[in-house]
Amino acid sequence: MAPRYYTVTWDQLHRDSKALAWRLLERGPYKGIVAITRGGLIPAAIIARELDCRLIESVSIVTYDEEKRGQPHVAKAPDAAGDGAGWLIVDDLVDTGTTARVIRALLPKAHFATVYAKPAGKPTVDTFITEVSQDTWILFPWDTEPQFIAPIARSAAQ
Ligand SMILES: O=P(O)(O)OC[C@H]1O[C@H](OP(=O)(O)OP(=O)(O)O)[C@H](O)[C@@H]1O
Ligand SMILES: O=c1[nH]c(=O)c2nc[nH]c2[nH]1
Ligand SMILES: [Mg+2]
Repeated sequence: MAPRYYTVTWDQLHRDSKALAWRLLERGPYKGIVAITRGGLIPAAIIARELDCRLIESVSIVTYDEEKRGQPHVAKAPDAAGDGAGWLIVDDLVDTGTTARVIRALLPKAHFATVYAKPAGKPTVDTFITEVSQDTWILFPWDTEPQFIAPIARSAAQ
């Protein structure tokens, strides 16, 4: 079956990240935020602004070996966050849950939040905003750009 796409615009990402911040507010305050690079950086910035949090740490998990999915390895550890107690981890999405499981092992006491979640990864997240089906590929605004699309009448005729 052809993959479905769920296109997220900058406006929508801002709105969904703010909705996540509202949900996270009642669980705070947080000592700081750990952003999972790279996809978590922009949601983390929006959430940090809304929660008035200025201490930001990052963690980098690399799961691809060239173009193949390989063993995840930690390219940058979140050293400032200790065991995660009182910290909030932010990523753009959870898909298979592979990244989340590595982060959870590093920061077992942190609260883990993503803006979007797919069913396989959902159990690894504490808080998220929007669920999409497992066969949906989320298109983020930093990976896309607007382009000309032929009128429906012309493309339907082909
Ligand atoms: O639940 P999973 O199957 O692990 O997938 C989710 C992860 O995949 C993407 O990151 P990616 O590793 O592509 O790197 P990037 O954030 O640098 O784009 C996304 O930003 C999540 O971090
Ligand atoms: O841009 C992306 N969209 C997705 O749906 C996804 N799943 C894993 N990694 C992903 N990256
Ligand atoms: Mg990522």
